[in-house]
Amino acid sequence: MQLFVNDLTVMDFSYLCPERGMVGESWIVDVLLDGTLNEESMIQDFGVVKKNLKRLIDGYIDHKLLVPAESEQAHIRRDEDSEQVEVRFDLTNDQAIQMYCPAEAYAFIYAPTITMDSVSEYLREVIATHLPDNVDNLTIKLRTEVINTPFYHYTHGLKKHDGNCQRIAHGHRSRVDIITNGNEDLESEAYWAKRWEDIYIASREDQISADALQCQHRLANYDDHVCFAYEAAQGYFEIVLPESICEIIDTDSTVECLAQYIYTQQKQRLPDDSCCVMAYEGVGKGAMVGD
Ligand SMILES: Nc1nc2c(c(=O)[nH]1)N=C([C@H](O)[C@H](O)COP(=O)(O)OP(=O)(O)OP(=O)(O)O)CN2
Repeated sequence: MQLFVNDLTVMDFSYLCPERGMVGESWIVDVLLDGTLNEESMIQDFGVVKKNLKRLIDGYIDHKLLVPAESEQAHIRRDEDSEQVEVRFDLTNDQAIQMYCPAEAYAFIYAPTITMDSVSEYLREVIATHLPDNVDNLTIKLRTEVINTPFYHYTHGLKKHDGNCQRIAHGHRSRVDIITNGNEDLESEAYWAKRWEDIYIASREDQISADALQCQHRLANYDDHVCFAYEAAQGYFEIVLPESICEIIDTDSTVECLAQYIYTQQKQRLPDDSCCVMAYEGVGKGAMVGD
């Protein structure tokens, strides 16, 4: 017999890809448990399934950077005297992404690439030991939200957040709704989807020079790269990326700030028109600003 729970949780994370760089994602999780009935005549109480599996899935993936640990592009070094981990990931265009962060900011997936298959297999393996004896098998199905309008993938970190959003590289796959003069503005939505296709959104106040980096191994050169760092409650976070995949803004990157940023830029693009922006942060939530 099988028990299913759809929409168990949404995993908001980013992953490293040789071609796309850093990709923000929001994957919806459905689960299927194979088992026999327990003394309550259940495979497992839905309340327990939802609470436990969501906690485990969130703990292993949510708000982390997923590194394909078997990729030739990934170079991983752990500090011997601290919990910091350094990751350099070589991109196909001879540029690189470099991070120096607390270990808990990463999930190392032992696969050559990050795909729904490699992530669901990873989750199945790590969660298997937490299942009750009457459950024989767990299937984790991952899917993206169906969005019929333009959307983007972004990565960011919220250093002031007291939860896991402080991690410098977690992300979202997000739709953006733009209403111009009372009508859906597909052209503007497509403009933002293109501009933020696979973007890292950084705050200007976090920018540092390459000389100030704390990671031990240096790139051959930092031309065309930008560096950001901050200290947050979970520790010290540092990231280096090609400038071409960054948008540097003057504020934090909460979804409220991003809605305001898009709105302000839209007023410059279309000064004579009324405008309303609904910026999403992953699935089903976001911020709205308009006139
Ligand atoms: N008002 C706001 N609240 C939060 C923002 C924000 O921009 N404005 N941002 C975040 C984080 O960036 C985070 O990535 C959001 O993740 P979310 O999945 O919603 O947070 P949780 O994991 O706590 O929620 P789940 O229901 O477990 O998915 C946080 N808040």
